[in-house]
Amino acid sequence: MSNSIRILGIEGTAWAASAALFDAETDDVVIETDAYQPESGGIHPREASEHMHDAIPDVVGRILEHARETHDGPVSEPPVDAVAFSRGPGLGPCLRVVGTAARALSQVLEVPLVGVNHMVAHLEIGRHTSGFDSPVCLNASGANAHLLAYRNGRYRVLGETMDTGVGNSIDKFTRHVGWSHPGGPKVEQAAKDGEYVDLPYVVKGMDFSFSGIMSAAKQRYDEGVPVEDVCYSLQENIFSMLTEVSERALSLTGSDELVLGGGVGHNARLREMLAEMCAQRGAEFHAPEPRFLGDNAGMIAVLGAKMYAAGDTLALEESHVDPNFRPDQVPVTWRGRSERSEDLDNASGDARNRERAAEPELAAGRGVDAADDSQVRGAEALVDLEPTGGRVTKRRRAKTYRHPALDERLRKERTTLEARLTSLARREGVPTPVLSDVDQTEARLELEYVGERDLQAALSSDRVRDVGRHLARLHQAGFVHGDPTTRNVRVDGEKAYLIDFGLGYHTDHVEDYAMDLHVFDQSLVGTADDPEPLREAARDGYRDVGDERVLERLHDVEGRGRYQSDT
Ligand SMILES: C[C@@H](O)[C@H](NC(=O)OP(=O)(O)OC[C@H]1O[C@@H](n2cnc3c(N)ncnc32)[C@H](O)[C@@H]1O)C(=O)O
Ligand SMILES: Nc1ncnc2c1ncn2[C@@H]1O[C@H](COP(=O)(O)OP(=O)(O)OP(=O)(O)O)[C@@H](O)[C@H]1O
Ligand SMILES: [Fe+2]
Repeated sequence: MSNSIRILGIEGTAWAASAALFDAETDDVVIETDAYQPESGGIHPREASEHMHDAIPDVVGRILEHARETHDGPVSEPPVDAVAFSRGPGLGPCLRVVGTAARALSQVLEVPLVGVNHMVAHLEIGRHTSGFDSPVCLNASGANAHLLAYRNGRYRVLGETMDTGVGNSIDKFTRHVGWSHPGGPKVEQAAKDGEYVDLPYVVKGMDFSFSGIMSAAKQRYDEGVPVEDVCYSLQENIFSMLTEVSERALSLTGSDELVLGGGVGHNARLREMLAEMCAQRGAEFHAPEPRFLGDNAGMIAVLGAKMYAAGDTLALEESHVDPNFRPDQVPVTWRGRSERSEDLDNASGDARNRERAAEPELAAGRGVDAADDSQVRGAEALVDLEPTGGRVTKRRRAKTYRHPALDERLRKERTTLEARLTSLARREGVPTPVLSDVDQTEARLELEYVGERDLQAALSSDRVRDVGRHLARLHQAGFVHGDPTTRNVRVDGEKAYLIDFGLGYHTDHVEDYAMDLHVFDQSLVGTADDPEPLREAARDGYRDVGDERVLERLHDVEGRGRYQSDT
């Protein structure tokens, strides 16, 4: 990026009417923000857009004045090189105000317009301030919650909320108890005096859901459980869920860098958990300084500068806003060739997670060699492999980032479920390892060693089709695998074994079956260079055995823009 670039950024997707100047030469970011504060309840889209209408001209005016004062060139030249604005996702009425302001300004100044995806900006600001090359990003914001990682020219959504965003979920709880918006900081404060009470915990592969835990939290409060205990436990469970899926994403992609973005990133407990998880697996963690976490125009200006330098500007007639703009829709034009060649690589990731990672054949992605004894660290467990003895010992070790009571509950539950569902699946004709021992209190399983390598290191349409059939068989028998990724399938010639049933459960809901298939689909997208034929093969396999309605629902799940307004 040329060092002399100066960009004026505008943000206004929901509550923050914000403008910023980014100067690439000095790396200075100056931000002016005027926050919308609802008088009661949550964010009202109409009120919020009225706020944008009133406040955007002011904040932009102040930044423009600052840009003029600090401009070196002749007065006849524009004081910035381009105007960048948030195109979405966000509330339609707010986005339209911002879009109109940005277009007008670019015309008056006679500089190009840059259209920024707000979620990608939450990620890129962390990459910018950390200097990390290819991190996994956890976006923990109000209206969203998802995990992103770069692969082949796009930010892929590895996992996301299946219902509301994380901040909005917390804000709904605080509305229920009568606290003013935004609720997140108040929950953090109250949690300091709380004790742990049991609440639901829902992760599905790298996806997660907040609706169950939120209704349970409201119910506990209504039953008279002290509000500080509910707040404390809400934080413990929700943030453990986010930390767990982040660890799974690091494990799956092989990345050893994690960045945090979004307003909930202000929360010290969330940051503490993520830092501890990363430290334990030898990964680096970065949270940008507070002013870059919640919505702000600084992140829009910084990404705007990268896009501008790459020639990624917008013609006026193409500059419409998009309330459902997903991060994976954005062609990533600003990451140079050298960065692209260091794409997240499934093979090297696999290798990094193995404690004998120095061996060159692993770096080449051969997976676990049948002739070798070794230890593998998955996202959850430590697995001792004895291929010669035909045996595997899997231990779910304590995760110190989560509350001991929750940790013990999850490890026990998952060990029991893994034992039960592994056997049930085999009875349904799905190849799985034979179980030889279970120790619930130690959270330890002894299983048969199966396959020659992970599917991730040996992707083929035939094998993936087989996995599609296997999943359909489980669903027909009334349960889901829960985490069917390319690393939880072992292959041997053309035979595919399913392993790691710890996140499985019994269910007769089409939605759950579709989600199971969706998790597999996402892992294909996240790990294969050319995922399309494989995705097709998975569906074909499922169709051979399973219920067409599940595939129809999968289509809905995929098409669902998960941005939900707060009203
Ligand atoms: C699309 C865009 O408009 C949206 N923006 C957004 O949601 O604002 P953001 O600034 O990223 O996050 C606000 C949320 O962040 C929560 N929050 C702020 N401080 C918090 C804290 N200390 N602990 C927990 N939550 C906190 C608030 O309660 C609120 O729900 C988004 O990025 O999803
Ligand atoms: N029965 C088995 N036979 C052969 N290899 C196995 C077996 N069980 C596990 N492995 C190997 O160990 C790795 C980790 O195992 P597993 O997925 O059960 O652990 P985990 O911690 O739950 O992992 P994650 O949550 O990352 O999927 C697998 O990807 C596979 O390579
Ligand atoms: Fe945001």
